[in-house]
Amino acid sequence: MTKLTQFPAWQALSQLSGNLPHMRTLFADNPKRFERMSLKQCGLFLDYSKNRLTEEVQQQLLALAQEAGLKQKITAMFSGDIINTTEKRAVLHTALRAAADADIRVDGVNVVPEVQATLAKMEQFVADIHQGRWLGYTGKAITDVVSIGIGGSFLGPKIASEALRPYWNGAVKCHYVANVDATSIAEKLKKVNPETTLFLTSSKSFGTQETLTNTLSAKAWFLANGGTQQDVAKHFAAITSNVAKATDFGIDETNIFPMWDWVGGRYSLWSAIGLPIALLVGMDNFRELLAGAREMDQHFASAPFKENMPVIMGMLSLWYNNFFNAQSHVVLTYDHYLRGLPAYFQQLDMESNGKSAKMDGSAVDYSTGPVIWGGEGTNGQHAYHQLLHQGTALIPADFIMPLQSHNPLGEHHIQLASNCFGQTQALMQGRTFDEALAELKDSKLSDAEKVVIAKHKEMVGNKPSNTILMDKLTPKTLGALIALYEHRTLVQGTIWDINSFDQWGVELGKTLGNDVLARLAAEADCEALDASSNGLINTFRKGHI
Ligand SMILES: O=P(O)(O)OC[C@H]1O[C@](O)(CO)[C@@H](O)[C@@H]1O
Repeated sequence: MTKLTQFPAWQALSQLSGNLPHMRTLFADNPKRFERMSLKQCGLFLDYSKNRLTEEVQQQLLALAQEAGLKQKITAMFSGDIINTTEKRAVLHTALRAAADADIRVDGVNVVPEVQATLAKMEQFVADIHQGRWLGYTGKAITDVVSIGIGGSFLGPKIASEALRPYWNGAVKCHYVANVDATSIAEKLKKVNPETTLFLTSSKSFGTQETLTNTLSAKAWFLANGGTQQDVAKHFAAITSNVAKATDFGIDETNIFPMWDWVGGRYSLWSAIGLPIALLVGMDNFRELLAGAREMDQHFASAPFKENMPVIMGMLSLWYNNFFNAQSHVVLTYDHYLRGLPAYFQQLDMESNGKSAKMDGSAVDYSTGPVIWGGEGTNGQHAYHQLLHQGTALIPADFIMPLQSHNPLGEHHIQLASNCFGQTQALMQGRTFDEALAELKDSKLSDAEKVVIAKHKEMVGNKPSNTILMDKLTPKTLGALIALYEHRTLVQGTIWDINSFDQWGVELGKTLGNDVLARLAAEADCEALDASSNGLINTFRKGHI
């Protein structure tokens, strides 16, 4: 297997990265740059012209994708091949949103019928709740759903629900519990009535400590506030691939929605894990979310790389990560409903590509997944944009903004858009010393002071950004947007020759945490642990510092 850094395209890119014109020059040299480096697909518009990108660089990036076998990996994923090799699993979150008549096989069996049957079960469940047919133990309809889950079993539903707030039909309220910190569930239980509350335990493994502890506490609260053991079936349901553990736990089997091992947690909101979304926005809108993702799947699987949105975005981010030592990538959502999306993309990408072993187990000798972070615009402009503009780190940025607001009000949206576009312009063009000095010409500063201040105001610019627009934030455009980032993650993981679909790195912390828990529970001494862990545990035992 040729090493990534030995590919001809990698070598060419290494050469090119050292002598590129400033983006100001690239724009000046080609008035058609915006038209040439923008793309409209699946209800999304991508402007990638504000990048350190020439025609030759783009050709070499796409050549690198070819040389690294990206086309083969895409085909393998959609075909249900075992590409999650360390867990011997297929990777088929795409099957969750495939057309009802698709034929996608795992171990020779078409999985689409079961996916469709689960969607039908979800539809019935949502209808029963919305139309008041599902009654609690005192005969009242359900008013509140408490969704208990963590990681991919929490963040996807929560962020997508938040993003689709304009589509909530008001039938039920939804509360999310994830952290094992009792405050999380205690604060939610203060808001709900045991007679009209349904608990949804979302856990692919049904073995995650936080989720099990929270579900046990929810059950104890229910039994202590009027419910009885035989009423549990009316107030507890589960989404899991481990039906046996869920039924052992006391969840009625008819209230269990299946998950499959070929769906990774951070890729699972399209499955019954997305029930909270469907309960809030209705099943028709949930199917629209699936439809948007399906369109992006079809685009990703069929479009030539030079017109392929996930490929272009994945390769551009890799360009900065591996050839400009950019250690992080920022996602800036210029829409309040999308304020949680950066955290979702953070989990999606960092739990997928935060790896340092190649597929064959050998160590990588190049950077892999960057830190993904971000937040909502314009708030970030008053927080971390200073560093983006004048810091020493190169941090490529994605700006995401709907053209139409769900809440048109006076000048708000035109100001939001102006800020979004102004920021990408400032990052790209910067401000030269001469420009800064000229701005000071009428100031009362001395000439010497003007020079110093101008140096402080100087900004090199040439800071790359992508801008993603959509007409409006709808279930369909949200589905396409999330699928875009899922596939962007696959693109990068493939080039880096890592497994984007396991997460061995989270196991050790859990194991050591359980060891500490056992020592604390047994009042066992911890002298055998490192002095810090031993000291911290003893301090916890004392209960004061
Ligand atoms: O759905 P489960 O099995 O409770 O796992 C919850 C989360 O924990 C992880 O396994 C590790 O963070 C995630 O991949 C997963 O989404």
